[in-house]
Amino acid sequence: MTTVSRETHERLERFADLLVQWNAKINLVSPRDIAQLWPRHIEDSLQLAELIPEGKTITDLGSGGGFPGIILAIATGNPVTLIESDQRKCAFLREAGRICEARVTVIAKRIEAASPPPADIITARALAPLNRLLEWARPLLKEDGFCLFLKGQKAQAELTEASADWHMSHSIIPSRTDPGGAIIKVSDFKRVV
Ligand SMILES: C[S@@+](CC[C@H](N)C(=O)[O-])C[C@H]1O[C@@H](n2cnc3c(N)ncnc32)[C@H](O)[C@@H]1O
Repeated sequence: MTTVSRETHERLERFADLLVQWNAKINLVSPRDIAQLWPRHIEDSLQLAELIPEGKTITDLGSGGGFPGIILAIATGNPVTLIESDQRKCAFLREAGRICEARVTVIAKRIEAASPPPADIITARALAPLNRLLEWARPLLKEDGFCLFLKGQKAQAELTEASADWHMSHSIIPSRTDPGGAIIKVSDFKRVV
C-alpha cells in the first residue's frame, strides 16, 4: 500500500465519495467495482506517483473516472491535463478537480484532436494497445519526456508487438496491485516503419 499524508488521504476520500455519488448516474467504474474502489482503482493509480518527479507536467489520456489522472494530481501536486472524449465524464472530472483542489485541466476532446502543450510525462490506463498509445503520446510529449502505461497481463506481448514499429527505451515494472499486471515505462521513442 502506498503511504500518503493525512491531507492527501483526506482529498482522496473526497474524490472517492464524489465518484460513488456520480456513479449512480454515469458509468465511471463498473458498479461491482465500487466495493473495490481503493485497491482496484485508487491504489493502482497511486503506484505511479513515486515514479513522477516533482513539478513535472503530466497529460493523462482517456481519463474516464479520473484514473490515474486525478489521483496523480492529488498525490503529486503536479499539474495534470486530462483528455477525455465523453462529455459527461468530463463534467465529473472538472467537479472532482474542484472538490479535491487538484491542479487539473480537462480537455473534452478525442486525443487525436487535442493539442495541449507537450508534457513531461504521459500516462494512460485501460485505454488501448501499446502501439496505439505510442502513436497518440508522441506529439503530446516533450522530446526528453517519458510515458507510464498501466497494463494488464498482455504487457510483454504488447511490447514485443510495438517493438516492430518503434525504436524505444523501455522498462517493465511489476504492478503492486494487479498480480500479472505491469507498468510499462517508455522514453526516447520514434516510429521506424
Ligand atoms: C476503459 S476507459 C478507462 C478509463 C480510465 N483510464 C480508467 O483506467 O478507469 C477508457 C476511457 O477512454 C476514453 N477514450 C477512448 N478513446 C478515446 C479517444 N480517442 N480520445 C479521448 N478519450 C478516449 C473513453 O471515453 C473512456 O472514458
